[in-house]
Amino acid sequence: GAAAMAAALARTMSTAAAGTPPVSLNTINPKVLKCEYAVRGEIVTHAQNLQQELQKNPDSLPFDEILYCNIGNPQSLGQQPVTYFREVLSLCDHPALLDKSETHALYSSDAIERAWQILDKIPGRATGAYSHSQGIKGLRDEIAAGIAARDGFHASGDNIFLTDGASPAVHMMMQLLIGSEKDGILCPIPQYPLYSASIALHGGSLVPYFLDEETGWELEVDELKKQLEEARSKGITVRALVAINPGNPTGQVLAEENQKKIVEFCKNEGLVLLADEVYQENIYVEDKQFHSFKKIARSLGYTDDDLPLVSFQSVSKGYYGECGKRGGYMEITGFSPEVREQIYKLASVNLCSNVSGQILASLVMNPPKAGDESFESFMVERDGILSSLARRAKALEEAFNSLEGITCNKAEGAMYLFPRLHLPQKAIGVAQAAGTAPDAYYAKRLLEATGIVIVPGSGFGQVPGTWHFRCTILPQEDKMPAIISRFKEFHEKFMDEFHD
Ligand SMILES: Cc1ncc(COP(=O)(O)O)c(CN[C@@H]2CONC2=O)c1O
Repeated sequence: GAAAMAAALARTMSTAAAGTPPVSLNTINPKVLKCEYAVRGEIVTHAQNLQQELQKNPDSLPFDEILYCNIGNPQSLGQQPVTYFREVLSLCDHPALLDKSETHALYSSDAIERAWQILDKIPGRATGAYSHSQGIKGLRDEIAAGIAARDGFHASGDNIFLTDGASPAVHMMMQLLIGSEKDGILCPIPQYPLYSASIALHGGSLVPYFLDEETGWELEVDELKKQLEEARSKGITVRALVAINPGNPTGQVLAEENQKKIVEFCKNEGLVLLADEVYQENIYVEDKQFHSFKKIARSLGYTDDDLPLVSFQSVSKGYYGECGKRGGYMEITGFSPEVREQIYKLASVNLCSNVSGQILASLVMNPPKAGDESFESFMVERDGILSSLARRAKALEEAFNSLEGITCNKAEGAMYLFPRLHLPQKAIGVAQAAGTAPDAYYAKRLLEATGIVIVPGSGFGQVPGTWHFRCTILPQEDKMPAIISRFKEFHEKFMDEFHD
């Protein structure tokens, strides 16, 4: 009413009198304005609005549900968590359960045993207390043992920093490495936009290196060299190189030879190698396997003194897909003690990561072994999920390649396909006249016709003049045929509407 109006007016007058403009886009940090994150960008917001419309009047749109294929969020699309992991987590969350006789009827004995082992690594078994800023030492040692078993090379718990997913670990490294826009970070194009967003937020420069779509998204070292020289000629000091393997959004698994060249390039150019390996358990092709960059570096004879290397892992992907639990780590090797101390200081500002995520990261890196009571059932769940992901990747890849105007590289790993759109000139013209990127225009039209949410390639970066989109391979298998037929119908109509 009038009183509220008067009070609001008085408040405005008082701030104006104080000379401080109210907070606005002109007053907030310009680095925040510059930052973008397309995985949950414009198209997704539009999809959420359509979803609300559907809830209000179900017959208002030419489809009855929104299918979110924009984000690698398996459990939001029906994937079930791994039983053993949840058994151990729930026991650690409520240790009193371990004193009840009924528990033995509900939980497997090896999960009970594992919960005791974990709780014994936590001072006072207090899973609700702040932990060490790098994470609980005993869990970090477990993770180091898992890394050593995976790679065949030593790993130390002192080099592990447990984080709330891999994202905050990436931000921490960008915060450490970037002091001004004169500091550059070599990033793959297409890239996962956490990197471009974090570099923007920290005021650095993204130095692109283009993955080669013709060779299945391999990266050529002379491309790295060319981009590095160009950056240096502009006065940029390149501090690090980001490698995402398996790749997001491109889904390739780097060939071992390619990885060796990347490690040698970083060694020779004095770059920190930032190895994003969150999809290390998502490999769908027989002719490729995951090699960590740590293993590649050590097998080339490089020790800590030769190469600063940071390896990122997460509980959000793989066959576990525990995105909401926020678990992960970075393994830091090859930094001087003084710099290590600065990284520790950064971690200490956030006190510690959440303890459930820490426990889950230690479980992911040390799952049940042959002979454990849960081993067989665990392997059935694990292999069931991974083989289903492989089938879905193949089905979508074949569907896209069957369409005129789309070519799609194989999804060797990760959780995405990144098809190339060969759009008619007319469609490109209409999109640009509407002020949107052609692939964003296509994605919007697809959403409005089918309810399917994809992310335009422009949200990941691409060779100028090429257009792509990213689609996850995550919708449950029983939904795949419907998605494919709805997509095909839309695409054929779209190509007819705009054929040159
Ligand atoms: C390559 C890569 N690195 C790091 C992350 C961060 O993961 P967490 O912080 O959960 O550990 C993701 C998440 N993938 C995003 C989220 O879903 N779809 C994507 O492209 C990713 O794809």
